[in-house]
Amino acid sequence: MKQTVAEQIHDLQKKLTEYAYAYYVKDQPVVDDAYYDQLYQQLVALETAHPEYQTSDSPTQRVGGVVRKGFEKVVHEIPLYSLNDVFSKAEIIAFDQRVQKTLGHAVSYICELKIDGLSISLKYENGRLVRGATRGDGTIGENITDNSKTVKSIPLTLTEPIDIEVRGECYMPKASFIQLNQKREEEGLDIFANPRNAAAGSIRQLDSKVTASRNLSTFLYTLADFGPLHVTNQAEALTHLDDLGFRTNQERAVCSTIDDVWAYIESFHDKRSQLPYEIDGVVIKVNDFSDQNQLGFTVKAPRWAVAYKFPPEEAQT
Ligand SMILES: NC(=O)c1cc2c(N)ncc(C(N)=O)c2s1
Repeated sequence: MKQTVAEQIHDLQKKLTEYAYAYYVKDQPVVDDAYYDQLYQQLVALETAHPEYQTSDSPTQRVGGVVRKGFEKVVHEIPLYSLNDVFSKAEIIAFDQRVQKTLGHAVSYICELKIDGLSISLKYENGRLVRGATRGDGTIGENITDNSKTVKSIPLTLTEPIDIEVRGECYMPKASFIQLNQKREEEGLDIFANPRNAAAGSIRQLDSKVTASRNLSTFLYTLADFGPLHVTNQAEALTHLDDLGFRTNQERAVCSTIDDVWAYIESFHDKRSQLPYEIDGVVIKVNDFSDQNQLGFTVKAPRWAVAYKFPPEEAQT
């Protein structure tokens, strides 16, 4: 039976969304670029001829096209917190002592790489992306929804039709940073000092077509508003983020002792230069959420987490 136009379009949208998810979120391409591009052009032609079937979450909507005069302000109902920085094993041991003293028992920690990008917050209603925002000062950020939709690893639609808000880091891979600066140098433009600045400058572009061209990526790591999800610890929260279709960093590890935390830090101090993205340290969090709630926050930072900062990487000569 020949497919109707609507069925052809829906089928292509579904296939291309799955292929893009495999490529941009899982880093495991399932088709080659030529085949993806061929299907993509077919979908563009069909949606152009039949705009009534073009959906806002179609893969063709990732190209940007909105040019703004400025960014609206966004109030973060759940503020984005900062982290207390530590620089030595002694400070990490002191952190663990404080945690155990407050709780009266030992805890497991989860270690996550501290991505050198910029924090973003993504809000979903009924499983659809409704708002992307920069961290700003943690309470007031900028609305970057148009630009967020061009970041291929940010899902436009979740695997569940739920209301949630998640936070993470938007970053530019090292290879994309090098390519972008080479191009800018050839065009006589100023180059970016580092991938973090390049990511910030790209996600805060007034022309979303430019954002779309910058190959930004994300790692999500915080469930701010859990919505209907029942989660008891950070490791589970990250698994939920994976299941919902988000890109999370797979290098995370649950550590039952501070010695294991330190071993994780030392292992990544050596691996850091091989990673395809820049990190500036390791975030250490008490894993269990009831322990986190008992520990609470100081004025600006959680008592249940610290950021171990690596010394600045030697400039790549
Ligand atoms: N300022 C913050 O709270 C954080 C900043 C970052 C960062 N740059 N990268 C990773 C994490 C994480 N996995 O928790 C956090 S948390």
